[in-house]
Amino acid sequence: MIQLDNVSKQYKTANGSLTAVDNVSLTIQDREIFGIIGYSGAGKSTMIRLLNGLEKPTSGDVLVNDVNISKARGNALRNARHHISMVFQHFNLLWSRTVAENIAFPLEIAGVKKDAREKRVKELIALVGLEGRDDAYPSQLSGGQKQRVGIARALANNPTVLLCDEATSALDPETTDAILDLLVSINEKLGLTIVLITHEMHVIRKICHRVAVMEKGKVVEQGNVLEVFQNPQAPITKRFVTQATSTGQKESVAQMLEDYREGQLIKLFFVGDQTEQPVITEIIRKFAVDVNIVHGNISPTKSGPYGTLIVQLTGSDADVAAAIQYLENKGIKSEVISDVD
Ligand SMILES: Nc1ncnc2c1ncn2[C@@H]1O[C@H](COP(=O)(O)OP(=O)(O)OP(=O)(O)O)[C@@H](O)[C@H]1O
Repeated sequence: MIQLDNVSKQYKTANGSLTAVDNVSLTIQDREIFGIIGYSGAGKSTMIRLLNGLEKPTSGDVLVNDVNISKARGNALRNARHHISMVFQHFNLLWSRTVAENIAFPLEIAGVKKDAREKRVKELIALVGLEGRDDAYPSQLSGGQKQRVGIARALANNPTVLLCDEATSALDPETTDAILDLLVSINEKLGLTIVLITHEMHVIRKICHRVAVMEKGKVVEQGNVLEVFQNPQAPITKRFVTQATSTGQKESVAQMLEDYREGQLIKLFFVGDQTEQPVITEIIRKFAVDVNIVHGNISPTKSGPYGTLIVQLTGSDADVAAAIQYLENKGIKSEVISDVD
């Protein structure tokens, strides 16, 4: 388990003191994939450096597997850090070494004998899907393959915690998805805890169980990914959720508001099993309303699907209100849209 208790980190700068992490408390369970999301400067990298002991907090405690990383020194810190490994945005590979030699590097440093090392490297190459590329140099690999080497190297010494620092930010969308799938399969096969930092909600939606949203050093919201998508609280979280779900939505809504001025434009939020219910048919049958579908999408998350549907409801005020109430009674949240934002 990873636990942060009232952790703050201040840096001294030419203009005085800067608070990069501001009184953060978090608990990350074993075997969890936990995402930390925030825009540039939110404090995510500082958080990662606090988690691997590269930085000491100004106040508060960072516990990883029951070891207080913020207080440990010397051998105790080295032992604790042995269980924590990192994957980097720009891979950080050794360019003069082959794939196999890059992966072997942390094993050499740990003093693993040659035979055992070669056996372990073979296993890792198979685990990350790089069979046959053992002798290739990083310059001969695609971005996705380089990150597979980075992941294999990070797993070499059997860590219990894998920290991923924007591990897919340098990759195209398809390669990003393949690397995210690899992280999920590693989490499931090896049972390790993954903490990833990102500025992309897509990454959180696709693989994380829980998420913490950071802004100006503070965690402004945290929770189960599906719940956060369904019911974001902080304005910044709403922006991230919109970013991950709204492709084409703004244009459709703007057009609809312009073209059809009758009735009401309603955004409906579905979650889990509700995404499979025929509620739209039901409200047309039960109430004297017409339903015009403007925009819809369903986004899979690690804990179930989440969907939004924008519809234009026309009919008498009473029927429209009754139809909305009927949906609310079914547990489907709704929001009246009056402008594009
Ligand atoms: N060593 C340092 N000395 C002084 N200020 C720092 C240091 N490291 C980070 N900061 C400042 O702390 C704040 C948080 O930075 P941090 O790198 O943790 O954010 P981030 O969310 O990772 O952003 P980015 O994705 O741009 O790296 C920023 O204002 C940054 O300038």
